[in-house]
Amino acid sequence: MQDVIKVHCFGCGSLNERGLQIKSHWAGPEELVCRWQPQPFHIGHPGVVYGGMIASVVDCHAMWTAMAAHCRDSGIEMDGTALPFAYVTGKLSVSYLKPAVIDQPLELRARVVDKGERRSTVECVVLQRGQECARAEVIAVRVQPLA
Ligand SMILES: CCCCCCCCCCCC(=O)SCCNC(=O)CCNC(=O)[C@H](O)C(C)(C)COP(=O)(O)OP(=O)(O)OC[C@H]1O[C@@H](n2cnc3c(N)ncnc32)[C@H](O)[C@@H]1OP(=O)(O)O
Repeated sequence: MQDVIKVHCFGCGSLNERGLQIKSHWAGPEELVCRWQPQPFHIGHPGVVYGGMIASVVDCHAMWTAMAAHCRDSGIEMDGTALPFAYVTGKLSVSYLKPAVIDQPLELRARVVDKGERRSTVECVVLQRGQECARAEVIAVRVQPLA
C-alpha cells in the first residue's frame, strides 16, 4: 500500500533513499505483515541485529497497521490520494525475547487489539525463522495530517 503514498518517512518512505522502505500488507482479516532483511550495518552485538532497528521497523509497521485498520473500518480506500489524517506513535514498548541474527529476514505480524476514539493499541510479534524474537505493544494516535 505504501507504494502509492510517496512519503519520506525513515521507516516506510519510498522517497527516502537512506530509509528502510518497509512495506506492510494485509495477511488475513485482522493481521498485517511486514518482512525486513537487516543489513550488515544494522548490527549491535556481533552477529546480532541492533535492538533500536527492530523498534524502528515495529514502529512504522504498527502505524500502518493502525492506519489500514482505521481505513477499513471507516470505508476509506487507500488508493494513494491524500488521507485526511495521519497516525503518530504515542508509546512504543518492545520486549526482546531472543537475539535476532543479522543475516536472516525478520517477519513482523501486527494487529489492532483495542481502539478508542483516536487511539489504536497495536500488538506486533517479530519472528525470525519462525521463532518469536521480540514482541511489542504500540499506541498509535490519529492526528490531523502532518505538513
Ligand atoms: C499520508 C502519509 C502518512 C504516512 C504515515 C507513515 C507512518 C509514519 C510512522 C512514523 C511514526 C513516528 O515516528 S511518529 C513520530 C513520533 N511521535 C510523535 O512525534 C508524537 C508526539 N506526541 C504527540 O504529538 C501527542 O502527544 C499525541 C498526538 C501522541 C497525543 O496528544 P493529543 O492529540 O493531545 O492526544 P490525547 O487527547 O492526549 O490522547 C488521545 C488518545 O491517545 C492516548 N494517548 C496519547 N498519548 C499516549 C501515550 N503516550 N501513551 C498511551 N496513550 C496515549 C490517550 O490516552 C487517548 O486515548 P483514549 O483515552 O481516547 O483511548
